[in-house]
Amino acid sequence: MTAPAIRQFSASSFRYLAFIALWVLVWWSATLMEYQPFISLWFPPAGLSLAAFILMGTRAFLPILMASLIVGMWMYLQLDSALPYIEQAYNSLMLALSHTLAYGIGGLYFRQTVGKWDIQQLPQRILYFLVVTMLTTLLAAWLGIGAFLFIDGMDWVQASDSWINWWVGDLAGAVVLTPFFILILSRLWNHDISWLRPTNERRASDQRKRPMWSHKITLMLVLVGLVIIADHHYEHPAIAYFILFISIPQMWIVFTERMEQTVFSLALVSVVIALWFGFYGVDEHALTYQFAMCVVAANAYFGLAVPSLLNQNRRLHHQTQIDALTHVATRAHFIEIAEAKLQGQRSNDFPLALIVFDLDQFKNINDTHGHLIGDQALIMAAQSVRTHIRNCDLIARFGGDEFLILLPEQNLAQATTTAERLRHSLPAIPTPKGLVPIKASFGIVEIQAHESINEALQRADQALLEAKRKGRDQVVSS
Ligand SMILES: Nc1nc2c(ncn2[C@@H]2O[C@H](COP(=O)(O)OP(=O)(O)OP(=O)(O)O)[C@@H](O)[C@H]2O)c(=O)[nH]1
Repeated sequence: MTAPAIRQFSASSFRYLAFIALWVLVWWSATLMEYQPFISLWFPPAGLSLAAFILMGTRAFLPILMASLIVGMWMYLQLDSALPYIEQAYNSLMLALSHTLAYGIGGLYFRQTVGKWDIQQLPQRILYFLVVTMLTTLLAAWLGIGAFLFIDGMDWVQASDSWINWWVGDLAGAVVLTPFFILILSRLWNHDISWLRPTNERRASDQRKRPMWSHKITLMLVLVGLVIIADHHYEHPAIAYFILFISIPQMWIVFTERMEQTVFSLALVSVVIALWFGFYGVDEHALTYQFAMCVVAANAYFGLAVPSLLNQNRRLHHQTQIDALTHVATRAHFIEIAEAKLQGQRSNDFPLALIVFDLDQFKNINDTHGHLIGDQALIMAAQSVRTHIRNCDLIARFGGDEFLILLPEQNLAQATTTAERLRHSLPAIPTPKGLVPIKASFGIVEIQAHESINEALQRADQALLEAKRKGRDQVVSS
């Protein structure tokens, strides 16, 4: 082995050992929150295993198998089991395999498929994550129960009693903690998680002050404390459902803080709920709390997608209204505005004029000087017209080298004067062969009371064709 290869080998061995230690530590920390003997210990590692498979791929298999094997043996040690060591090791291996296989299948499948998706599709990715996590944790529960049946650690009655609890416990852990562990592991080992991040995150929230963030977290924790204390004292089955109200401060965090804070607050609240459970030793409403945490977390993740969806929506809306090349209105936007103006003009009995103009011999400019200069001519012509019309007028690109202008409160004579002024003000475009004047032909109509915008457009187009027929570079009204 060469020196760099040895260095790389020892770096990755260290990484695996550190990961095994982290996994065992997470599992051990769950003993502080244990509210259902042994079963509830596996909910934090469920999130860690899924996160590791998603981030590290197949490389996570061995360390997770090793870590879950270690805790399996540890559980036997705690139980003071009379089973021979070899049997303890075999049974632990079966349990470790069931956990590793289930999270491996789910995590690797998610990793393989989500990487191929368009970065814009955050809501779909969230939905996909939730579905994959539900199925993965169901598989983990079934394989785990299967392993227990196989090693005679459970009978069929116990199995049919406990698979739902196992599933919901793992589901809560995986839904709430997987994004949290993905963040932690990606920081530790420099993994790219841009696919996880909502696009166009609000910059303002980056600069938000920390104190407000701690207020929001405190509010959530106080709410959790109040609900669990009330649940403990009154023991009414409805009280546990009040935990769902934490979704209000959680949504406050989602909409005002960064993604990291959302993920962190969910992890913190789920751990605090589990700690309170451990503290009071109550477990009759554990399922309610776990379901509630899944719902709150799913809500929060979808909430994360809302700002990027709004931005995307705004961008698309802008694209439908503003022509990308010339930055004047699009035809669709023009028609929309013109319809509204027409209504207004009719009720107030003011005139409304419409101009259609088309650049002359524009194809020649493209053919002689290239399309980039052609584009420049379109931009300059549009901008020149824009600076020579009133604020209440509207210019739009109809398509190609044809433009529309709406002139509220102008009759045919006034619009003709405006068009003549615009025709004379068209600029010349600089080219390597010198300045090339931009010329255009204009067709003008005054929209009649009985006319629709489309009918007026057709008349203006006829006037424009007439201007072209008459030799171009002129104004024809109809
Ligand atoms: N550079 C550039 N050219 C465009 C664009 N859209 C359309 N064109 C070109 O614009 C030209 C339009 O030509 P026409 O209006 O049919 O004819 P013309 O050469 O202007 O002649 P007349 O209109 O009869 O004076 C075509 O050659 C199109 O390829 C664009 O966005 N950029």
